[in-house]
Amino acid sequence: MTKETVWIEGGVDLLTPQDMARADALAVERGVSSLTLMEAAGRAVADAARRLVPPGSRVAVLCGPGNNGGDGFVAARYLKRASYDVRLFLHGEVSQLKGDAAEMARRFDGPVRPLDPFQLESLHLVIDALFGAGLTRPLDGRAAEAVAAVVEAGTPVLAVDVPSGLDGETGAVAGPVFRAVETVTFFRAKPGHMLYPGRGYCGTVRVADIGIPRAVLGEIGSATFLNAPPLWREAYRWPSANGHKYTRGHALVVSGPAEATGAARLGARGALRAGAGLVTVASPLDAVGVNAMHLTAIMLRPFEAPEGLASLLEDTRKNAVLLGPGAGLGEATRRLVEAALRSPAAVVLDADALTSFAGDLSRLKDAMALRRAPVVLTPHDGEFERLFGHVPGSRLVRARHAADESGAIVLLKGADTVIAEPGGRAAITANAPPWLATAGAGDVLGGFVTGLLAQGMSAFEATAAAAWLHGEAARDFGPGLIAEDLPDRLPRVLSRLYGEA
Ligand SMILES: NC(=O)C1=CN([C@@H]2O[C@H](COP(=O)(O)OP(=O)(O)OC[C@H]3O[C@@H](n4cnc5c(N)ncnc54)[C@H](O)[C@@H]3O)[C@@H](O)[C@H]2O)[C@@H](O)CC1
Ligand SMILES: [K+]
Repeated sequence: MTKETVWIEGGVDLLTPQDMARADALAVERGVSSLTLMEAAGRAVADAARRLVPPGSRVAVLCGPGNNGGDGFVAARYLKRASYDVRLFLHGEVSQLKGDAAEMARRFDGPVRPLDPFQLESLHLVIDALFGAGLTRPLDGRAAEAVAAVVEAGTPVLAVDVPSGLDGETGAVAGPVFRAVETVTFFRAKPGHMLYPGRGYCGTVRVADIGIPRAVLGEIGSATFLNAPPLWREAYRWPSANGHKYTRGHALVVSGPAEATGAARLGARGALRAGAGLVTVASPLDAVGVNAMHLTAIMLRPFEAPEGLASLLEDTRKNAVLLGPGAGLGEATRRLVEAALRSPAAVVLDADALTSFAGDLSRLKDAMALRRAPVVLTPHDGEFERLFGHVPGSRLVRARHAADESGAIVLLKGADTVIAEPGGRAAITANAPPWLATAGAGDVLGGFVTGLLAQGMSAFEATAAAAWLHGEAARDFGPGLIAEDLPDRLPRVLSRLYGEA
């Protein structure tokens, strides 16, 4: 092997298959030949395969009729040279191959066999180079049979670009699809690698540098990002040596009535751990007693009715409000939301604050209409549907739709939480472990967002950072997590982040 593949880490731009075609074209315009790109892509696949199985292993390379197949021919050539027992199967005819793929087929000096599912037995690895960015319809015929045969044999799969059958733009799976242990993609990952169900089929996603200049990203102007620290690190507000608690904002978390106060306290603790200088729980009169019993570093202020909340918010140092966890459904909550939205504070609406506007989004929009400070809506799927109705498509599509429709930043919760702002910028969160789906975790997330907003972090970045920190705190804790653990794990995550900054 001549050159070693350079793996790209920390690139947060996600490119759709169309964006990738553009990147490819722009690279070619800048003088990089497309054959060189394909050579590097195939070599990266071979390098990844060499990490999975030792020389001498029996490796099947399944090549499709397009450039994904071209990458397969290159990988097969490198692996053959590195003493692997390579068997190449082509879905289609060599004579039908075009352009770079045809050239790479010429450069492969081994037998080309027709794709026959019955030959896919006793293999150590399958390299899936059937279809990548060019997938236009579900797999059928021999390709579908190959998927079934590989699943049946239980052979590990290394996917080239995307597992064949997976839509790289949306993560949708409309028919048979390979389930890979690892996926090697090029230049930048795609939304379909990060969105479910797609993410579940990709295994470990590794991104290879194939020589596309980074500068083409500016020209492509993708608005979809992976939610990771490079996306928001510069907007993060670390405490300064000469700062004090009053320069770190004051978050107000509105408690529900006496029988539902825990959710607000979880949110409040989240806001405090996320670094808000001061946190106050605003409590209905009947809940003051129970809240007082459980709060120490967090302050407590009673309020009565929307007027009471409004007068608490007349103190403009209270610059971020969380409303909804445990709030209860109905007109009383709607009026509290309207009172909060009339204040100059940033407002985070979660849970009952969202569901209270079910079927009446226009009333919520009216209340947001004249405000300048940000509004962040943090629905899970049920709350989303009650507020925005049924929106088809991936979580990315739905969150974008809701952000444009409402004019607010929308954080749509799930295993692949998406944050979208009006105008289309969006981030997909990919670090949440399964045990994060636990009662009260959403209340803490609302608190993290509110705490970061209180510190004056820009709203999209604050919301994205909160979601990432939330996932990271859960990963750091591990299985057995309950919501109470999340705020208290945050310091460990923050010190790592601080160390990197
Ligand atoms: N764009 C780039 O920058 C680079 C792309 N490369 C590779 O090129 C790939 C894209 O190549 P192509 O655009 O040729 O696309 P594919 O190789 O994914 O597919 C090609 C052909 O398959 C047909 N097809 C689509 N779905 C089908 C189905 N379900 N059943 C049967 N036929 C189907 C299409 O009509 C098309 O002719 C990428 O995934 C990547 O692997 C790499 O070589 C490196 C550079
Ligand atoms: K593939």
